[in-house]
Amino acid sequence: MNDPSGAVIGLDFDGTLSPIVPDPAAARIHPAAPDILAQLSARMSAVVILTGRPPATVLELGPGLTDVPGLVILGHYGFERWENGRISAPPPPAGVPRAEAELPMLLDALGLTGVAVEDKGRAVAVHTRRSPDPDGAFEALRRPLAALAERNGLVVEPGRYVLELRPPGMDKGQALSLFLAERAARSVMFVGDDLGDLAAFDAVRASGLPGVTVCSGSAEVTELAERADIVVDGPDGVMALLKELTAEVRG
Ligand SMILES: O=P(O)(O)OC[C@H]1O[C@H](O[C@H]2O[C@H](CO)[C@@H](O)[C@H](O)[C@H]2O)[C@H](O)[C@@H](O)[C@@H]1O
Repeated sequence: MNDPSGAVIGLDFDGTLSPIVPDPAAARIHPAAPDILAQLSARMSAVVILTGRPPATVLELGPGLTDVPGLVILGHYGFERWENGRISAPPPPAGVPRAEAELPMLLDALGLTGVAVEDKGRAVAVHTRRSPDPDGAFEALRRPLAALAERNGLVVEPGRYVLELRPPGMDKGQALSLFLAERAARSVMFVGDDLGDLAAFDAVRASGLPGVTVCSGSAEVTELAERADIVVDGPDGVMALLKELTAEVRG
């Protein structure tokens, strides 16, 4: 890499920095990640985590992240920002608690078992990974959740065995574009694993900067691999790639 001090490295959290596990609350950052990110952050323009999780949750699941100098976490697809120990966010949308209140009845009516609801504050996620039929439950939920989201001024963000009801008006692509402009980036790399990361891939292309898109590959999501410049094998592969990058920029 010729000009690391102008480079922005954007990373998704779940499935990229943190291996996928059945229970979202049990996820933990890859043990190698905080140290590698600290090394990159010292040499690059910025390292930014772009995630559907709230930044506060990312810090709980990735305790070493507070030691990464200059790290920025853009959570809730860019609505919330953590930087220098502080979180900034607009007021939470009123539609989320209303939609969440309707969920138990909706799940009952569909006769679904093992479906878990994750209250994320400014969004609510419905997970089917631990249901007896994860794909069937996911498909059965698509339309009723789309209707529930619409009634409450929300949109549905589909992911790996998860359908999230969240406010419209921001996505990882917009968040990344704004961040690149803010930092006057001269190059960009983005690493992701899920459908919500496609918008960030588009933002890399639209930026007109020298850019690389990386897919943290899995059997669960194929669309991203088809659109990526580089495909690596899950979070272990991401760590190996980032380690190579640190060696390269150390010279
Ligand atoms: O943008 P991300 O950082 O990738 O967050 C997307 C969603 O990730 C989480 O769910 C995913 O990871 C869980 C833990 O490994 C897994 O159990 C689940 O099946 C995955 O979809 C998180 O729970 C969601 O809130 C995020 O929106």
